[in-house]
Amino acid sequence: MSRVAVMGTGSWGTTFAMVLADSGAKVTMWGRRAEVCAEIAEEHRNPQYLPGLELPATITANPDPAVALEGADIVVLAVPSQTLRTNLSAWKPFIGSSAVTVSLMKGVEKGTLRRMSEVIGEVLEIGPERNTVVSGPNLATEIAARQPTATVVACTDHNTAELVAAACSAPYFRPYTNHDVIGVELSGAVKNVIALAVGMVEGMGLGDNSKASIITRGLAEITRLGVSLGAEPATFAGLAGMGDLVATCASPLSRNRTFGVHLGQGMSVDETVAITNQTAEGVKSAGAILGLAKAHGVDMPIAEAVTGVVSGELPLSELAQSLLSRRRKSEFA
Ligand SMILES: NC(=O)C1=CN([C@@H]2O[C@H](COP(=O)(O)OP(=O)(O)OC[C@H]3O[C@@H](n4cnc5c(N)ncnc54)[C@H](O)[C@@H]3O)[C@@H](O)[C@H]2O)C=CC1
Ligand SMILES: O=C(CO)COP(=O)(O)O
Repeated sequence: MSRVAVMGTGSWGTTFAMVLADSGAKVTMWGRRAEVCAEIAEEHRNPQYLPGLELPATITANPDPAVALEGADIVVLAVPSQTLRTNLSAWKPFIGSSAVTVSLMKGVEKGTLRRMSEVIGEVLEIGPERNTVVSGPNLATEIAARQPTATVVACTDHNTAELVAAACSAPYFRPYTNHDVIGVELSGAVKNVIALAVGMVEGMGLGDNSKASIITRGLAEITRLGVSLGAEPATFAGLAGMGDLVATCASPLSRNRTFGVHLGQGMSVDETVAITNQTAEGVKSAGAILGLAKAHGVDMPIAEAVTGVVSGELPLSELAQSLLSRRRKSEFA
């Protein structure tokens, strides 16, 4: 039986802990708020993030990272991307020398432009054979209701990917393995930016043709960036690529899409931040993703437009025109 530490008691960390427990793993969670840990450990619920959900009674939780990480073979990281480096540096002394890491996070670090698995490798000084990423069409609220879905466990080492896939194979949760860490991870981060754009389109009252155009050209952007960074094109047609893009851009449950809807309806970024109590990673990662694209000479007009709107440099009323007035080109150039 795997002994798993889940670091983060937000909506995905908690739901993934349930998946692991339903798969037979022994799970201890860490959360920064003692009262949330107590609710999980003693009342088997986390009402702020997942109202109505009854968690498996086997899940424990503790606000002390040393306790949560003690003896863990698998360490799952589920905090907001921009906080990972600081948190992980503090947790490093308590992480076992042979533990496998799992990143659930879908962001890119501001400043360094690093993917989350790169931050993990750097901070913990571990090789790629112990460093995995789980990403796919995984809206936490649906999975918390034990609705069926699939996902991707990515690692350059097949045995490690298999180990993590076995630990999170529940009756309603089917993991596939993939060795393309870059492609899987970038897909998850960039789709959040595309979902922001789709939300803006929705909020402005535009229809499905506009949304489908953004989703499809968004996938073209994600693929272009990924391939230029060494990812495999096939990954972007898979669950972590198209699968997650479709789920996130279509679903009112998506925090990124919802954030975009509010902007499209005329709210400012600050007003939208004030009413958003969960993590919309695309808002903070958009600029870093654009930075990555620029550093590699990759054209990403949708990411550029979203970054412009979020930073206040592009008026929302000019979003559509900024994309439609570009020079005509071949679809697959
Ligand atoms: N919720 C979802 O449906 C999915 C989320 N993800 C990704 O999982 C990651 C975590 O997201 P969620 O759990 O959904 O977020 P959330 O907003 O539901 O929860 C975030 C958690 O991190 C904690 N937190 C906030 N700031 C912190 C800090 N400075 N240090 C330590 N902890 C802090 C919060 O208290 C909360 O427990 C994100 O990268 C997200 O993109 C991936 C797939 C699905
Ligand atoms: O990553 C997700 C679904 O796979 C969740 O998307 P949001 O963070 O936009 O809610």
